[in-house]
Amino acid sequence: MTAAAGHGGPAAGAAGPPPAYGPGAPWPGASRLPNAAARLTSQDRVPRGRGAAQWEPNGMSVTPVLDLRGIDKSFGPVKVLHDVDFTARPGEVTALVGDNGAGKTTLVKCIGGIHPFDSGRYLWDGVPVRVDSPRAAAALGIEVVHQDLALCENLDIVQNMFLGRERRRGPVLDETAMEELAVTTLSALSVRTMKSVRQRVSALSGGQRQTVAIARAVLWDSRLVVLDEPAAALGVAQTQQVLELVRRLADKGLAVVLISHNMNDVFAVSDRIAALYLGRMAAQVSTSEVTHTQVVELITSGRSGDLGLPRDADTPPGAGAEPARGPAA
Ligand SMILES: Nc1ncnc2c1ncn2[C@@H]1O[C@H](COP(=O)(O)OP(=O)(O)OP(=O)(O)O)[C@@H](O)[C@H]1O
Repeated sequence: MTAAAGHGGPAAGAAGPPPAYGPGAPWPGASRLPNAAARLTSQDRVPRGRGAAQWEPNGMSVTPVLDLRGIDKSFGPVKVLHDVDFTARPGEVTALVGDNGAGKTTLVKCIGGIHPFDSGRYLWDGVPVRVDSPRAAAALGIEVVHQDLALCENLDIVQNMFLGRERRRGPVLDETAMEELAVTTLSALSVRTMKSVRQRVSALSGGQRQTVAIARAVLWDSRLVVLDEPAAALGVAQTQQVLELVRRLADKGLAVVLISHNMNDVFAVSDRIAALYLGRMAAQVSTSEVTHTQVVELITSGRSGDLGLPRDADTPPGAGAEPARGPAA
């Protein structure tokens, strides 16, 4: 079965309810999203850019789905995250940037329940929660797409998308239901580059693999998807496709966190930029309000003009993660 052929919903922008699948359709998990903005099709949303996506059509500010406050994390004597605040909102791409060793992956692992943090608050829809395992994160609707993608080469796209969470009808796998849901999900994300969902992953390009990993992440009632350098190993055309897919995720109401070292990608797709510097959140700003140069300065020195950490931040310039000052909380 092809991934997209033969699944045209109503024409984009047509009156009436959004199509069940095809461009403009919510993906299968979207019905769980509580926020009205989350259920809008991309045609309904305020056009992105200059901070527009942080507002719902009724003019109300979108509440962060994820709100981290004062997160500290040490590995033994090495303190990696210092008093980090971080938010992610539905309908927005938040780029998480920072130099090598700044703490991006560590922060993402705290978000995904892989690393317990030492102190700080983890708010989900404004409510304090405990996320102490990947299972707990998944239960909230958090999916992390790591750089290695964790796909099985010898399995096909459907098998990979449902790996470990297979659908069953009685004692047997419900291949038809899984295949249909895989097709629907890819189609709802306007993915048309896959010939068949029964292709083995070993036969896919880097961009197609990334697409499968992202589609797998949104299959499970996801509300927040974290993408760790999704375009790191891709060429120009495939990078463009993946960035468009990243944008579509947000336009369908997901909160998306994008780790990237590539400023062009960051500015092409993000609504906000969170810059980590030596384990501290230097600034979290609207993309429309900063320049490339300012973001590079935030990454390399922790401040730019009025933006960023105060000069007397107690982090030695040029240092990597600094030693913790006391026992982990
Ligand atoms: N499990 C660990 N044990 C000890 N130190 C760690 C561990 N994981 C990360 N670190 C340290 O934490 C610091 C931040 O690492 P992290 O991988 O979070 O940075 P990053 O911003 O993702 O970097 P990069 O862009 O290079 O991937 C580094 O100094 C790293 O050596």
